[in-house]
Amino acid sequence: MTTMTDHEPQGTSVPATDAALAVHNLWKIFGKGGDKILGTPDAELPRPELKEKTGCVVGVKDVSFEVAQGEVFVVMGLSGSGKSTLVRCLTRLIEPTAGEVIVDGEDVTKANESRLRELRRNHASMVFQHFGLLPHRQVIDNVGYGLEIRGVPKKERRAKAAEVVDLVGLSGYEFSYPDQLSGGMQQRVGLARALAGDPKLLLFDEPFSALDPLIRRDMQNEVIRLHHELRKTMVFITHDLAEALKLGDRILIMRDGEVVQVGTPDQIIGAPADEYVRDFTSEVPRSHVLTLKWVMHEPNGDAGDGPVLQADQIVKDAARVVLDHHGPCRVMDGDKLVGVVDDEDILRVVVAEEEAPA
Ligand SMILES: Nc1ncnc2c1ncn2[C@@H]1O[C@H](COP(=O)(O)OP(=O)(O)OP(=O)(O)O)[C@@H](O)[C@H]1O
Repeated sequence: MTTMTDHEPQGTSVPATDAALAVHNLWKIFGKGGDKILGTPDAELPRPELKEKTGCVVGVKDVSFEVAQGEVFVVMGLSGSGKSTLVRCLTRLIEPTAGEVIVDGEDVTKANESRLRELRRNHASMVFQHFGLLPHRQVIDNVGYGLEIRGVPKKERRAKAAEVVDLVGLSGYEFSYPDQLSGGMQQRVGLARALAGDPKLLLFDEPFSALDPLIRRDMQNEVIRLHHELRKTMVFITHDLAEALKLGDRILIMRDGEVVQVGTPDQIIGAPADEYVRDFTSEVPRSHVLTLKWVMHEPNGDAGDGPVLQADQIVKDAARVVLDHHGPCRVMDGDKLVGVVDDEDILRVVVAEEEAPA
């Protein structure tokens, strides 16, 4: 029996008009004379060879992607893959060697110093792993710091700061100092500080990596909640695949500075671009990520009048209905029949999980 995964499109780009962020052919080559390497065969050398030959390191190599308004876009890769360099190039905390970064229609790489400061304050706020809170300021004034720099009057910035402090669940701690707060709470202050300026784009550079697993989970849920509430466009950097799958509408996987794959979580798990992606996604429970469109089969005249399920339902969530119904269930995309799914389709996914390497 053939499944219907072969025709699955990869979600690599969004219509240009919808893009909150568009990155085109971005390069960062660290080291003296890095810009001279661009466009030469040396740029294609593996990292160790290039380093040996020129002393330069390619941090980001010809990366292009687009992020839609309101999307949570995760950049995922192992240590050294170039994630931090990439996210820092977006606001030129690291100066790119070449390429375009378009935020809300404006090319950040062309901005002068004062415009760049404005873009960082008003358009793209960053949440870092190390919170960078000012130790002698209370929570409320840490959160309002960016507004203060912008010249917002005290009363107004305190009101705005109080609003976002409440939003991130820190009401009651407005007048605490950072060292009186746990790591998770400090990261909430970092989040509130990023939100205070009402930026269009929120950039997260491994914000939860230093937190305990349980607090980390809480913070991930907090990001999901805030996203539902505010619908801000987010770019989230992580080396943790589970975090990427939990948060990302789409995930970009990097290796050695390059893009290996861009796709929705189910595309990454269902159709890994190469052995590298297949390898590190191999332990993910597929039924928790794949949707029915990955496991259904062609109707072949057996659509019947069984229960109706939607193609974008996660297999795990649909499994009970399918297993309880003796016979095929119809899979719809809206009101169009696109396939059928039966016990065997569901069990094949679950058995594959059982057989995955431990
Ligand atoms: N200032 C620098 N000078 C030279 N090489 C650098 C510099 N910063 C980063 N690199 C190199 O660029 C590559 C990408 O590094 P980057 O920190 O972006 O990776 P990463 O995926 O964020 O890793 P990690 O999760 O460990 O932070 C690495 O080989 C790194 O050694």
